[in-house]
Amino acid sequence: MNMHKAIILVGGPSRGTRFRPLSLNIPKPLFPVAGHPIIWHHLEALSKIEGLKEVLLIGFYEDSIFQRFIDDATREFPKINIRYFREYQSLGTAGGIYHFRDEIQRGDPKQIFVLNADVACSFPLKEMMEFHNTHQGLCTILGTKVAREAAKRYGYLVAKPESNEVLHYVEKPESFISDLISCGIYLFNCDIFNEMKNAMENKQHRVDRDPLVTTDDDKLRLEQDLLRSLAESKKLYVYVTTDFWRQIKTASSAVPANALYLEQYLKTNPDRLLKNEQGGPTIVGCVYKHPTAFVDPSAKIGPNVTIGPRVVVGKGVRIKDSIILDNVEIKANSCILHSVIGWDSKIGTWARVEGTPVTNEETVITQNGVKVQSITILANEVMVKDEIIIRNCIVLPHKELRSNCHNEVLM
Ligand SMILES: Nc1nc2c(ncn2[C@@H]2O[C@H](COP(=O)(O)OP(=O)(O)O[C@H]3O[C@H](CO)[C@@H](O)[C@H](O)[C@@H]3O)[C@@H](O)[C@H]2O)c(=O)[nH]1
Repeated sequence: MNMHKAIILVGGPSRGTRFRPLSLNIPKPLFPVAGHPIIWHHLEALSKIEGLKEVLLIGFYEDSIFQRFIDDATREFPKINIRYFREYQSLGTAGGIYHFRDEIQRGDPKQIFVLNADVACSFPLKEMMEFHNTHQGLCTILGTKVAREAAKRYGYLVAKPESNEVLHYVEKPESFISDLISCGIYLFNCDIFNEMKNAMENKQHRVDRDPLVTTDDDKLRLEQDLLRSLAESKKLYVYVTTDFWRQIKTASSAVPANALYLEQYLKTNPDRLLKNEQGGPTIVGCVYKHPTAFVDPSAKIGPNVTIGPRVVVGKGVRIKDSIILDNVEIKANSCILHSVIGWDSKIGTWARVEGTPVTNEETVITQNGVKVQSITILANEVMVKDEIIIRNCIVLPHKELRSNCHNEVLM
């Protein structure tokens, strides 16, 4: 049987800034969505690929950051060898892959999946593989269609309708090119390492020839330095998914990503979700609760709620479209909507913590001409006193909120 490997591009600390304040406590790839770290969902999908033996996390976080996750995931997915490889500095989306090429090619894998960490997706990896094996490409990208207004944020593809061969690839164009974008999920043949070598050499030649050319130092970018030329040489294909996909860039986008994975559980693993039971809380739609959490039977929860370990939800509490992280206590009759409640936070009685739902994470909500936060985010150890209303705010760690706040960043 052919052996496969996978790489998850986890990036590094400086790139997590848009994920603040949640990334102050945990690196973004490990932030829990639908009860599991973001990249656990990648691993779960990869574990279903027969012959997939190894997953390498490549990034520029400290070595120790992923150790516990790797230990836990290795127990859960025993057939996969999971390791972290650290770039000494950010080498770009292909730089780390090139740097660790010997390790990646060890054992002679037939093909290699490369997955961006910061996406939520149904990961149709088997379908991508079947598609890849029936085409002559060196790489298959997972593609999806997005709204026209989303131009500039993604890598865009123009493909031949009959064969799905990619004719053009443009990274974050200034103007509208196509509604088909790259999901940041790829399947490569190992020949990609020759292409990377050529791309590195071409870069070096450009610098040598013209001293005024400052290429982006030693970074090798999968998108600009490789995919574009793969398209030009007819070696790039796109497998288009109509299933769910979205980026997880900002802290706010964790809430819609959470909803997508919970809805997926409903289809694939409904036993992971809470059900309405006699004597239990009222459950609306998809709700995930960690077994160590307690929810009072008079509470009403859902849809799209994740309740983390050791959380205590009091009498008459209402929670909807939210992520409640470990050790949070929500006292009687409070209401949490469209929010993330950070680790060890405490919400008093009759309090209200509320955000505004967003359909598109980059949609800017303005009020009286001022940009406001959409999802409300409380970082760790925030205390909201009884009867206080917090609406559309970001609250940094260790704050005690004694008065109502709207549309603010509370430091
Ligand atoms: N190891 C490593 N990982 C990196 C580096 N730079 C970024 N990454 C990781 O690579 C992924 C892509 O990150 P960005 O470079 O921020 O690109 P983007 O704006 O997310 O756009 C990419 O993804 C889109 C889909 O989400 C694509 O549409 C787009 O074409 C591009 O591939 C993320 O998981 C990020 O953590 C690096 O130097 N080293």
